[in-house]
Amino acid sequence: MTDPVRLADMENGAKTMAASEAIGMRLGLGGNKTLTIGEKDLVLFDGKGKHTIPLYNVLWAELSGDSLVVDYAAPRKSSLKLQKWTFALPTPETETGGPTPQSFVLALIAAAYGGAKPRKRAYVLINPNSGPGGAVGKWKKHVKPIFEAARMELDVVNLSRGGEATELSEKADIEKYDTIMALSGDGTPYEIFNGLGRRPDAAKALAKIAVSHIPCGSGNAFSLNCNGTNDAGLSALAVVKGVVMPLDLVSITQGDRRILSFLSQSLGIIAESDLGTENLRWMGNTRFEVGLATRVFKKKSYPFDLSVKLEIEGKEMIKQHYKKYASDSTLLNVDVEAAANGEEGLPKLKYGTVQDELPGDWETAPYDNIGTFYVGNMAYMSPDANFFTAAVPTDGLMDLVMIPADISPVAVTKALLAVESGKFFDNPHVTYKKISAYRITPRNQESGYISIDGERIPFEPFQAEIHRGLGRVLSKRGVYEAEGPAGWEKA
Ligand SMILES: Nc1ncnc2c1ncn2[C@@H]1O[C@H](COP(=O)(O)OP(=O)(O)OP(=O)(O)O)[C@@H](O)[C@H]1O
Repeated sequence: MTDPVRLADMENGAKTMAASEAIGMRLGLGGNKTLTIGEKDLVLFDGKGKHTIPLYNVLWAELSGDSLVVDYAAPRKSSLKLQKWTFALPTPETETGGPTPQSFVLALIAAAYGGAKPRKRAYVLINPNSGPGGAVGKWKKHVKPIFEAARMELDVVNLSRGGEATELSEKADIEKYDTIMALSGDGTPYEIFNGLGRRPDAAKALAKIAVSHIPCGSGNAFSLNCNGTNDAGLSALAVVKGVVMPLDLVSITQGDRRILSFLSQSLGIIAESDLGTENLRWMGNTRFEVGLATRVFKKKSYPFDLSVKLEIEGKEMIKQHYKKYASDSTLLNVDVEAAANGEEGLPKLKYGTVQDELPGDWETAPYDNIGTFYVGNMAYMSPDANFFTAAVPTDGLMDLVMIPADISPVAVTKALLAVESGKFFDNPHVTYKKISAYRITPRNQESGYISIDGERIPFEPFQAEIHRGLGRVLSKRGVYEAEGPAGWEKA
Protein backbone atom coordinates (compact mmCIF):
# COMPACT_ATOMS: atom_id res chain seq x y z
CA MET A 1 0.00 0.00 0.00
CA THR A 2 1.43 3.38 -0.96
CA ASP A 3 1.70 6.09 1.62
CA PRO A 4 -0.77 8.84 0.56
CA VAL A 5 1.44 11.61 1.97
CA ARG A 6 4.24 10.49 -0.26
CA LEU A 7 1.88 10.39 -3.23
CA ALA A 8 0.82 13.96 -2.52
CA ASP A 9 4.47 15.03 -2.30
CA MET A 10 5.14 13.43 -5.63
CA GLU A 11 2.16 15.12 -7.20
CA ASN A 12 3.25 18.52 -5.90
CA GLY A 13 6.80 17.88 -6.98
CA ALA A 14 5.61 16.81 -10.39
CA LYS A 15 3.55 19.93 -10.74
CA THR A 16 6.46 22.19 -9.92
CA MET A 17 8.68 20.59 -12.57
CA ALA A 18 8.16 21.52 -16.19
CA ALA A 19 7.77 18.50 -18.44
CA SER A 20 10.50 19.88 -20.69
CA GLU A 21 13.06 19.70 -17.83
CA ALA A 22 12.38 15.99 -17.54
CA ILE A 23 13.15 15.15 -21.15
CA GLY A 24 16.46 13.35 -21.52
CA MET A 25 16.73 12.35 -17.86
CA ARG A 26 18.30 8.92 -17.51
CA LEU A 27 18.30 6.57 -14.53
CA GLY A 28 20.92 3.85 -14.29
CA LEU A 29 19.43 0.62 -13.00
CA GLY A 30 22.65 -1.32 -12.55
CA GLY A 31 24.41 -3.43 -15.16
CA ASN A 32 23.73 -2.00 -18.61
CA LYS A 33 20.14 -1.20 -17.79
CA THR A 34 18.85 2.37 -18.10
CA LEU A 35 15.52 4.12 -18.14
CA THR A 36 15.34 7.33 -20.18
CA ILE A 37 12.58 9.90 -20.44
CA GLY A 38 12.33 10.65 -24.14
CA GLU A 39 10.28 13.35 -25.80
CA LYS A 40 7.34 11.04 -26.36
CA ASP A 41 8.32 7.75 -24.74
CA LEU A 42 9.77 6.18 -21.66
CA VAL A 43 12.65 4.11 -23.00
CA LEU A 44 14.17 1.06 -21.34
CA PHE A 45 17.54 -0.23 -22.50
CA ASP A 46 17.97 -3.61 -20.91
CA GLY A 47 21.43 -4.32 -22.27
CA LYS A 48 20.06 -6.29 -25.21
CA GLY A 49 17.51 -3.99 -26.73
CA LYS A 50 15.13 -1.10 -26.42
CA HIS A 51 11.56 -1.16 -25.09
CA THR A 52 9.29 1.85 -25.06
CA ILE A 53 6.05 3.04 -23.50
CA PRO A 54 4.40 6.22 -24.87
CA LEU A 55 4.51 8.84 -22.09
CA TYR A 56 0.81 9.45 -22.80
CA ASN A 57 0.16 5.90 -21.61
CA VAL A 58 2.14 6.18 -18.36
CA LEU A 59 -0.39 6.46 -15.55
CA TRP A 60 1.84 6.60 -12.51
CA ALA A 61 5.33 5.90 -11.17
CA GLU A 62 6.51 5.42 -7.62
CA LEU A 63 9.14 3.92 -5.39
CA SER A 64 7.88 0.93 -3.51
CA GLY A 65 10.36 -0.69 -1.13
CA ASP A 66 13.48 -1.39 -3.18
CA SER A 67 11.69 -1.11 -6.51
CA LEU A 68 10.63 1.50 -8.99
CA VAL A 69 7.18 0.73 -10.37
CA VAL A 70 5.65 2.24 -13.50
CA ASP A 71 1.93 1.70 -14.11
CA TYR A 72 0.82 2.14 -17.68
CA ALA A 73 -2.05 1.43 -20.04
CA ALA A 74 -0.61 -0.60 -22.88
CA PRO A 75 -2.19 0.19 -26.23
CA ARG A 76 -4.00 -2.80 -27.73
CA LYS A 77 -5.72 -3.01 -31.10
CA SER A 78 -9.00 -1.53 -29.97
CA SER A 79 -8.49 -0.80 -26.29
CA LEU A 80 -5.99 -0.75 -23.44
CA LYS A 81 -4.46 -3.24 -21.04
CA LEU A 82 -3.11 -2.27 -17.63
CA GLN A 83 0.51 -3.27 -17.16
CA LYS A 84 3.44 -2.61 -14.83
CA TRP A 85 7.17 -2.27 -15.21
CA THR A 86 8.98 -3.11 -11.97
CA PHE A 87 12.71 -2.53 -11.57
CA ALA A 88 14.97 -3.33 -8.65
CA LEU A 89 16.62 -0.07 -7.64
CA PRO A 90 20.39 0.14 -7.90
CA THR A 91 22.27 -0.43 -4.66
CA PRO A 92 24.55 2.44 -3.56
CA GLU A 93 27.56 0.49 -4.92
CA THR A 94 26.07 0.25 -8.41
CA GLU A 95 24.77 3.83 -8.56
CA THR A 96 25.89 5.68 -11.65
CA GLY A 97 25.84 9.28 -10.49
CA GLY A 98 22.67 10.22 -12.42
CA PRO A 99 19.44 11.50 -10.86
CA THR A 100 18.17 9.87 -7.69
CA PRO A 101 15.30 7.41 -8.20
CA GLN A 102 13.05 9.86 -6.31
CA SER A 103 13.81 12.76 -8.64
CA PHE A 104 13.51 10.46 -11.66
CA VAL A 105 10.01 9.43 -10.55
CA LEU A 106 8.98 13.08 -10.14
CA ALA A 107 10.36 13.89 -13.56
CA LEU A 108 8.61 10.92 -15.14
CA ILE A 109 5.26 11.97 -13.71
CA ALA A 110 5.83 15.55 -14.90
CA ALA A 111 6.68 14.33 -18.39
CA ALA A 112 3.81 11.85 -18.50
CA TYR A 113 1.23 14.48 -17.51
CA GLY A 114 2.56 17.56 -19.32
CA GLY A 115 0.02 20.33 -18.77
CA ALA A 116 -2.56 17.96 -17.26
CA LYS A 117 -3.23 17.72 -13.54
CA PRO A 118 -2.16 14.35 -12.11
CA ARG A 119 -4.43 12.53 -9.65
CA LYS A 120 -7.60 14.37 -10.58
CA ARG A 121 -10.39 14.29 -8.01
CA ALA A 122 -13.55 13.11 -9.72
CA TYR A 123 -17.22 12.97 -8.83
CA VAL A 124 -18.33 10.08 -11.02
CA LEU A 125 -22.01 9.82 -11.99
CA ILE A 126 -22.97 6.56 -13.69
CA ASN A 127 -26.27 6.27 -15.56
CA PRO A 128 -26.95 2.52 -15.63
CA ASN A 129 -29.79 3.09 -18.14
CA SER A 130 -27.85 4.97 -20.79
CA GLY A 131 -27.79 3.87 -24.43
CA PRO A 132 -27.78 0.14 -25.05
CA GLY A 133 -26.87 -0.38 -21.35
CA GLY A 134 -23.60 -1.56 -19.89
CA ALA A 135 -22.35 1.64 -18.17
CA VAL A 136 -21.77 -0.19 -14.89
CA GLY A 137 -19.88 -3.00 -16.63
CA LYS A 138 -17.76 -0.49 -18.59
CA TRP A 139 -16.96 1.32 -15.37
CA LYS A 140 -15.80 -1.81 -13.59
CA LYS A 141 -13.92 -3.38 -16.46
CA HIS A 142 -12.45 -0.54 -18.50
CA VAL A 143 -12.56 2.70 -16.55
CA LYS A 144 -12.11 2.27 -12.80
CA PRO A 145 -8.91 0.19 -13.11
CA ILE A 146 -7.29 2.95 -15.21
CA PHE A 147 -8.35 5.66 -12.76
CA GLU A 148 -7.09 3.63 -9.80
CA ALA A 149 -3.77 2.97 -11.50
CA ALA A 150 -3.52 6.74 -12.09
CA ARG A 151 -4.18 7.26 -8.34
CA MET A 152 -7.25 9.42 -8.99
CA GLU A 153 -9.57 10.23 -6.09
CA LEU A 154 -13.06 8.98 -6.83
CA ASP A 155 -16.52 9.53 -5.36
CA VAL A 156 -18.89 7.32 -7.31
CA VAL A 157 -22.69 7.43 -7.57
CA ASN A 158 -24.90 5.01 -9.48
CA LEU A 159 -27.76 7.23 -10.63
CA SER A 160 -31.20 5.88 -9.84
CA ARG A 161 -33.42 8.29 -11.78
CA GLY A 162 -33.46 11.07 -14.33
CA GLY A 163 -32.77 14.50 -12.82
CA GLU A 164 -30.52 13.12 -10.08
CA ALA A 165 -27.33 14.22 -11.88
CA THR A 166 -28.71 17.78 -11.98
CA GLU A 167 -29.47 17.72 -8.25
CA LEU A 168 -26.10 16.25 -7.30
CA SER A 169 -24.21 18.79 -9.41
CA GLU A 170 -26.26 21.61 -7.95
CA LYS A 171 -25.26 20.56 -4.43
CA ALA A 172 -21.71 19.31 -5.09
CA ASP A 173 -18.81 20.65 -3.06
CA ILE A 174 -16.91 22.29 -5.92
CA GLU A 175 -13.75 22.68 -3.87
CA LYS A 176 -13.57 18.91 -3.44
CA TYR A 177 -13.44 18.00 -7.13
CA ASP A 178 -11.59 18.80 -10.33
CA THR A 179 -14.21 17.16 -12.49
CA ILE A 180 -17.78 15.92 -12.44
CA MET A 181 -17.80 12.98 -14.79
CA ALA A 182 -20.68 11.28 -16.56
CA LEU A 183 -20.63 7.61 -17.59
CA SER A 184 -23.60 7.92 -19.89
CA GLY A 185 -24.82 9.32 -23.18
CA ASP A 186 -24.95 13.09 -23.69
CA GLY A 187 -27.99 13.49 -21.42
CA THR A 188 -26.07 13.29 -18.15
CA PRO A 189 -23.44 15.93 -19.07
CA TYR A 190 -26.42 18.12 -20.01
CA GLU A 191 -27.84 17.50 -16.55
CA ILE A 192 -24.47 18.30 -14.94
CA PHE A 193 -24.10 21.64 -16.76
CA ASN A 194 -27.65 22.51 -15.78
CA GLY A 195 -27.09 21.51 -12.16
CA LEU A 196 -24.03 23.76 -12.02
CA GLY A 197 -26.04 26.46 -13.79
CA ARG A 198 -28.75 26.40 -11.13
CA ARG A 199 -26.38 27.18 -8.26
CA PRO A 200 -26.29 30.62 -6.69
CA ASP A 201 -22.56 30.61 -7.56
CA ALA A 202 -23.22 29.25 -11.07
CA ALA A 203 -20.59 31.21 -13.00
CA LYS A 204 -17.90 30.33 -10.47
CA ALA A 205 -18.92 26.66 -10.35
CA LEU A 206 -19.01 26.38 -14.16
CA ALA A 207 -15.53 27.91 -14.32
CA LYS A 208 -14.16 25.76 -11.49
CA ILE A 209 -15.49 22.31 -12.36
CA ALA A 210 -14.50 20.69 -15.63
CA VAL A 211 -17.23 18.34 -16.83
CA SER A 212 -15.94 15.09 -18.34
CA HIS A 213 -17.48 12.15 -20.15
CA ILE A 214 -16.97 8.44 -20.54
CA PRO A 215 -19.08 7.24 -23.48
CA CYS A 216 -21.80 4.74 -22.57
CA GLY A 217 -24.73 6.06 -24.63
CA SER A 218 -25.62 5.77 -28.28
CA GLY A 219 -24.42 9.16 -29.58
CA ASN A 220 -21.62 10.13 -27.17
CA ALA A 221 -20.89 13.44 -28.88
CA PHE A 222 -19.16 14.90 -25.79
CA SER A 223 -16.57 12.16 -25.77
CA LEU A 224 -16.06 12.10 -29.52
CA ASN A 225 -15.29 15.83 -29.51
CA CYS A 226 -13.30 16.06 -26.28
CA ASN A 227 -11.69 12.61 -25.88
CA GLY A 228 -11.45 11.83 -29.58
CA THR A 229 -12.99 8.40 -29.12
CA ASN A 230 -16.18 6.49 -28.50
CA ASP A 231 -14.36 3.81 -26.49
CA ALA A 232 -14.73 3.83 -22.70
CA GLY A 233 -11.16 2.70 -21.88
CA LEU A 234 -9.48 5.12 -24.29
CA SER A 235 -11.72 7.88 -22.92
CA ALA A 236 -10.64 7.01 -19.40
CA LEU A 237 -7.03 7.55 -20.44
CA ALA A 238 -7.98 10.79 -22.22
CA VAL A 239 -9.60 11.98 -18.97
CA VAL A 240 -6.60 10.95 -16.84
CA LYS A 241 -4.38 12.97 -19.20
CA GLY A 242 -7.06 15.53 -19.98
CA VAL A 243 -6.52 19.29 -19.85
CA VAL A 244 -9.15 21.83 -18.92
CA MET A 245 -10.73 23.49 -21.94
CA PRO A 246 -13.13 26.44 -21.75
CA LEU A 247 -16.34 25.77 -23.65
CA ASP A 248 -19.05 28.10 -24.90
CA LEU A 249 -22.44 27.36 -23.36
CA VAL A 250 -25.82 28.42 -24.72
CA SER A 251 -28.69 29.80 -22.63
CA ILE A 252 -32.08 28.66 -23.86
CA THR A 253 -35.14 30.53 -22.67
CA GLN A 254 -38.60 29.08 -23.15
CA GLY A 255 -41.66 30.43 -21.30
CA ASP A 256 -40.10 31.59 -18.03
CA ARG A 257 -37.53 28.78 -17.96
CA ARG A 258 -33.79 29.15 -18.62
CA ILE A 259 -31.62 26.13 -19.32
CA LEU A 260 -28.10 25.55 -20.59
CA SER A 261 -27.13 23.69 -23.74
CA PHE A 262 -23.59 22.48 -24.39
CA LEU A 263 -24.13 20.48 -27.56
CA SER A 264 -26.98 21.24 -29.95
CA GLN A 265 -30.53 22.36 -30.55
CA SER A 266 -32.71 20.90 -33.24
CA LEU A 267 -36.18 21.00 -34.67
CA GLY A 268 -37.43 18.93 -37.58
CA ILE A 269 -36.05 15.74 -39.01
CA ILE A 270 -33.02 15.45 -36.71
CA ALA A 271 -35.00 16.13 -33.52
CA GLU A 272 -37.71 13.66 -34.51
CA SER A 273 -35.22 11.01 -35.53
CA ASP A 274 -33.51 11.26 -32.15
CA LEU A 275 -36.41 11.87 -29.78
CA GLY A 276 -39.14 10.17 -31.80
CA THR A 277 -37.27 6.87 -31.80
CA GLU A 278 -36.88 6.30 -28.06
CA ASN A 279 -38.84 3.06 -28.52
CA LEU A 280 -35.90 1.82 -30.58
CA ARG A 281 -33.24 2.48 -27.91
CA TRP A 282 -32.09 -1.12 -28.02
CA MET A 283 -30.81 -0.44 -31.54
CA GLY A 284 -28.17 1.94 -30.23
CA ASN A 285 -27.03 4.41 -32.86
CA THR A 286 -28.84 2.66 -35.72
CA ARG A 287 -32.15 3.86 -34.34
CA PHE A 288 -31.21 7.39 -35.31
CA GLU A 289 -30.44 6.41 -38.91
CA VAL A 290 -33.69 4.45 -39.23
CA GLY A 291 -35.64 7.46 -37.92
CA LEU A 292 -33.87 9.78 -40.33
CA ALA A 293 -34.46 7.69 -43.45
CA THR A 294 -38.18 7.31 -42.83
CA ARG A 295 -38.65 11.08 -42.44
CA VAL A 296 -36.51 12.19 -45.36
CA PHE A 297 -38.59 10.07 -47.72
CA LYS A 298 -41.80 11.67 -46.47
CA LYS A 299 -40.38 15.13 -47.47
CA LYS A 300 -41.64 16.43 -44.15
CA SER A 301 -41.24 20.17 -43.53
CA TYR A 302 -41.53 22.10 -40.28
CA PRO A 303 -42.61 25.74 -40.78
CA PHE A 304 -41.18 28.34 -38.40
CA ASP A 305 -40.21 31.98 -38.02
CA LEU A 306 -36.55 32.54 -37.32
CA SER A 307 -34.67 35.60 -36.08
CA VAL A 308 -30.89 35.45 -35.83
CA LYS A 309 -28.04 37.58 -34.63
CA LEU A 310 -25.84 36.81 -37.59
CA GLU A 311 -22.07 36.91 -37.07
CA ILE A 312 -20.44 35.21 -40.08
CA GLU A 313 -22.10 34.43 -43.39
CA GLY A 314 -20.54 32.86 -46.45
CA LYS A 315 -18.94 29.44 -46.42
CA GLU A 316 -15.47 30.68 -47.38
CA MET A 317 -15.45 33.22 -44.50
CA ILE A 318 -16.58 30.52 -42.07
CA LYS A 319 -13.86 28.17 -43.27
CA GLN A 320 -11.22 30.88 -42.77
CA HIS A 321 -12.58 31.54 -39.25
CA TYR A 322 -12.26 27.85 -38.41
CA LYS A 323 -8.73 27.61 -39.76
CA LYS A 324 -7.68 30.62 -37.73
CA TYR A 325 -9.32 29.77 -34.43
CA ALA A 326 -9.83 26.00 -34.19
CA SER A 327 -6.47 25.49 -32.52
CA ASP A 328 -5.68 28.99 -31.32
CA SER A 329 -4.62 28.58 -27.73
CA THR A 330 -4.75 32.29 -26.93
CA LEU A 331 -8.38 32.30 -27.91
CA LEU A 332 -8.91 29.28 -25.70
CA ASN A 333 -7.36 31.07 -22.74
CA VAL A 334 -10.65 32.59 -21.64
CA ASP A 335 -10.49 34.70 -18.55
CA VAL A 336 -12.56 33.21 -15.76
CA GLU A 337 -13.77 36.55 -14.47
CA ALA A 338 -14.72 37.71 -17.94
CA ALA A 339 -16.58 34.47 -18.53
CA ALA A 340 -18.44 34.98 -15.30
CA ASN A 341 -19.19 38.59 -16.23
CA GLY A 342 -18.70 39.46 -12.60
CA GLU A 343 -22.08 37.89 -11.90
CA GLU A 344 -22.82 35.55 -9.03
CA GLY A 345 -25.25 33.32 -10.85
CA LEU A 346 -25.47 32.80 -14.60
CA PRO A 347 -24.37 35.72 -16.78
CA LYS A 348 -27.04 38.28 -17.61
CA LEU A 349 -28.82 37.66 -20.91
CA LYS A 350 -27.64 40.24 -23.44
CA TYR A 351 -30.81 39.93 -25.51
CA GLY A 352 -33.39 39.20 -22.82
CA THR A 353 -35.63 36.17 -23.04
CA VAL A 354 -38.04 34.72 -25.57
CA GLN A 355 -40.74 36.78 -23.85
CA ASP A 356 -39.00 40.10 -24.60
CA GLU A 357 -39.15 42.13 -27.79
CA LEU A 358 -36.83 41.03 -30.55
CA PRO A 359 -33.66 43.13 -30.80
CA GLY A 360 -33.76 45.46 -33.79
CA ASP A 361 -30.55 44.23 -35.43
CA TRP A 362 -31.59 40.56 -35.73
CA GLU A 363 -32.50 39.21 -39.16
CA THR A 364 -36.03 37.82 -39.21
CA ALA A 365 -37.61 35.62 -41.89
CA PRO A 366 -40.40 33.05 -42.22
CA TYR A 367 -39.34 29.55 -43.35
CA ASP A 368 -41.98 27.23 -44.79
CA ASN A 369 -39.97 24.42 -46.29
CA ILE A 370 -37.18 23.45 -43.94
CA GLY A 371 -36.70 19.80 -43.04
CA THR A 372 -33.64 20.18 -40.83
CA PHE A 373 -32.98 23.02 -38.40
CA TYR A 374 -29.89 22.17 -36.41
CA VAL A 375 -27.64 24.38 -34.29
CA GLY A 376 -24.38 23.01 -32.91
CA ASN A 377 -21.73 23.97 -30.40
CA MET A 378 -19.54 20.90 -30.93
CA ALA A 379 -18.40 19.25 -34.17
CA TYR A 380 -19.24 15.53 -33.89
CA MET A 381 -22.86 14.70 -33.14
CA SER A 382 -22.30 10.93 -33.32
CA PRO A 383 -19.54 8.60 -34.54
CA ASP A 384 -18.52 9.48 -38.12
CA ALA A 385 -20.83 12.50 -38.04
CA ASN A 386 -18.67 15.63 -37.95
CA PHE A 387 -21.83 17.59 -38.65
CA PHE A 388 -20.71 21.05 -37.54
CA THR A 389 -17.44 21.03 -39.41
CA ALA A 390 -16.63 24.64 -38.47
CA ALA A 391 -17.41 24.39 -34.73
CA VAL A 392 -14.80 25.94 -32.42
CA PRO A 393 -14.99 25.37 -28.64
CA THR A 394 -14.56 28.95 -27.51
CA ASP A 395 -15.34 31.34 -30.35
CA GLY A 396 -18.57 32.56 -28.78
CA LEU A 397 -20.48 31.41 -31.86
CA MET A 398 -23.05 28.74 -32.68
CA ASP A 399 -23.12 26.98 -36.04
CA LEU A 400 -26.54 27.04 -37.73
CA VAL A 401 -27.39 24.46 -40.37
CA MET A 402 -30.59 24.26 -42.40
CA ILE A 403 -31.59 21.81 -45.12
CA PRO A 404 -34.74 22.34 -47.20
CA ALA A 405 -37.48 19.70 -47.32
CA ASP A 406 -38.80 20.59 -50.78
CA ILE A 407 -35.90 19.02 -52.65
CA SER A 408 -35.77 15.40 -53.70
CA PRO A 409 -35.26 12.83 -50.95
CA VAL A 410 -32.23 11.66 -52.90
CA ALA A 411 -30.70 15.15 -52.67
CA VAL A 412 -31.34 15.32 -48.89
CA THR A 413 -29.94 11.82 -48.42
CA LYS A 414 -26.91 12.78 -50.49
CA ALA A 415 -26.35 15.87 -48.33
CA LEU A 416 -26.66 13.85 -45.10
CA LEU A 417 -24.44 11.07 -46.38
CA ALA A 418 -21.86 13.74 -47.24
CA VAL A 419 -21.41 14.28 -43.47
CA GLU A 420 -19.37 11.10 -43.34
CA SER A 421 -17.21 11.92 -46.35
CA GLY A 422 -16.48 15.48 -45.19
CA LYS A 423 -18.40 17.08 -48.09
CA PHE A 424 -21.47 18.15 -46.11
CA PHE A 425 -20.36 21.74 -45.47
CA ASP A 426 -19.90 22.49 -49.17
CA ASN A 427 -23.12 20.80 -50.29
CA PRO A 428 -25.16 23.49 -52.13
CA HIS A 429 -28.39 22.49 -50.33
CA VAL A 430 -26.81 23.07 -46.92
CA THR A 431 -27.11 26.55 -45.35
CA TYR A 432 -24.30 27.10 -42.84
CA LYS A 433 -24.00 30.29 -40.74
CA LYS A 434 -22.23 31.42 -37.57
CA ILE A 435 -24.58 33.14 -35.17
CA SER A 436 -24.50 34.31 -31.56
CA ALA A 437 -28.23 34.28 -30.77
CA TYR A 438 -31.57 33.33 -32.32
CA ARG A 439 -35.28 32.90 -31.67
CA ILE A 440 -37.35 30.21 -33.35
CA THR A 441 -41.15 30.09 -33.38
CA PRO A 442 -42.78 26.98 -34.85
CA ARG A 443 -45.86 27.66 -36.99
CA ASN A 444 -48.92 25.67 -38.09
CA GLN A 445 -48.05 22.51 -36.17
CA GLU A 446 -49.96 21.24 -33.18
CA SER A 447 -47.10 19.29 -31.78
CA GLY A 448 -43.59 18.26 -32.62
CA TYR A 449 -40.12 17.70 -31.29
CA ILE A 450 -37.54 20.20 -30.10
CA SER A 451 -34.31 18.70 -28.89
CA ILE A 452 -31.81 20.48 -26.66
CA ASP A 453 -28.67 18.32 -26.35
CA GLY A 454 -30.86 15.31 -27.15
CA GLU A 455 -33.41 16.10 -24.40
CA ARG A 456 -36.98 16.99 -25.36
CA ILE A 457 -38.43 20.37 -24.42
CA PRO A 458 -42.00 21.60 -25.13
CA PHE A 459 -42.85 22.40 -28.76
CA GLU A 460 -42.99 26.14 -28.15
CA PRO A 461 -40.91 29.17 -29.21
CA PHE A 462 -37.49 29.43 -27.63
CA GLN A 463 -34.57 31.83 -27.73
CA ALA A 464 -30.87 30.96 -27.59
CA GLU A 465 -27.87 33.10 -26.69
CA ILE A 466 -24.27 31.94 -26.43
CA HIS A 467 -21.85 32.74 -23.59
CA ARG A 468 -18.24 32.56 -24.63
CA GLY A 469 -16.19 30.17 -22.51
CA LEU A 470 -18.74 29.94 -19.70
CA GLY A 471 -18.16 26.21 -19.07
CA ARG A 472 -15.14 23.95 -18.64
CA VAL A 473 -14.57 20.44 -19.93
CA LEU A 474 -11.74 17.94 -19.74
CA SER A 475 -10.34 17.43 -23.21
CA LYS A 476 -7.53 15.35 -24.62
CA ARG A 477 -5.57 18.27 -26.09
CA GLY A 478 -7.46 21.51 -25.42
CA VAL A 479 -9.13 21.52 -28.84
CA TYR A 480 -11.94 19.60 -30.47
CA GLU A 481 -10.64 16.26 -31.67
CA ALA A 482 -12.60 16.53 -34.93
CA GLU A 483 -10.42 16.96 -37.99
CA GLY A 484 -11.94 18.99 -40.78
CA PRO A 485 -11.93 17.64 -44.33
CA ALA A 486 -8.96 18.14 -46.66
CA GLY A 487 -8.18 21.83 -46.98
CA TRP A 488 -9.50 22.52 -43.46
CA GLU A 489 -6.21 21.98 -41.67
CA LYS A 490 -6.09 24.05 -38.48
CA ALA A 491 -3.57 26.89 -38.41
N1 LIG B 1 -31.32 5.61 -13.60
C1 LIG B 1 -31.16 6.73 -14.28
N2 LIG B 1 -30.20 7.57 -13.95
C2 LIG B 1 -29.99 8.71 -14.63
N3 LIG B 1 -30.70 9.08 -15.70
C3 LIG B 1 -31.70 8.28 -16.08
C4 LIG B 1 -31.96 7.07 -15.40
N4 LIG B 1 -32.98 6.50 -16.03
C5 LIG B 1 -33.33 7.29 -17.04
N5 LIG B 1 -32.58 8.38 -17.08
C6 LIG B 1 -32.68 9.42 -18.10
O1 LIG B 1 -31.57 9.27 -18.98
C7 LIG B 1 -31.21 10.53 -19.56
C8 LIG B 1 -29.71 10.68 -19.53
O2 LIG B 1 -29.21 9.60 -20.20
P1 LIG B 1 -27.79 9.60 -20.85
O3 LIG B 1 -26.89 10.48 -20.11
O4 LIG B 1 -27.35 8.22 -21.04
O5 LIG B 1 -28.03 10.32 -22.22
P2 LIG B 1 -28.91 9.95 -23.43
O6 LIG B 1 -28.76 11.13 -24.32
O7 LIG B 1 -30.26 9.53 -23.04
O8 LIG B 1 -28.12 8.74 -24.03
P3 LIG B 1 -28.18 8.18 -25.48
O9 LIG B 1 -26.96 8.64 -26.16
O10 LIG B 1 -28.19 6.72 -25.26
O11 LIG B 1 -29.44 8.70 -26.11
C9 LIG B 1 -31.87 11.58 -18.76
O12 LIG B 1 -32.82 12.18 -19.61
C10 LIG B 1 -32.56 10.86 -17.62
O13 LIG B 1 -33.82 11.39 -17.39
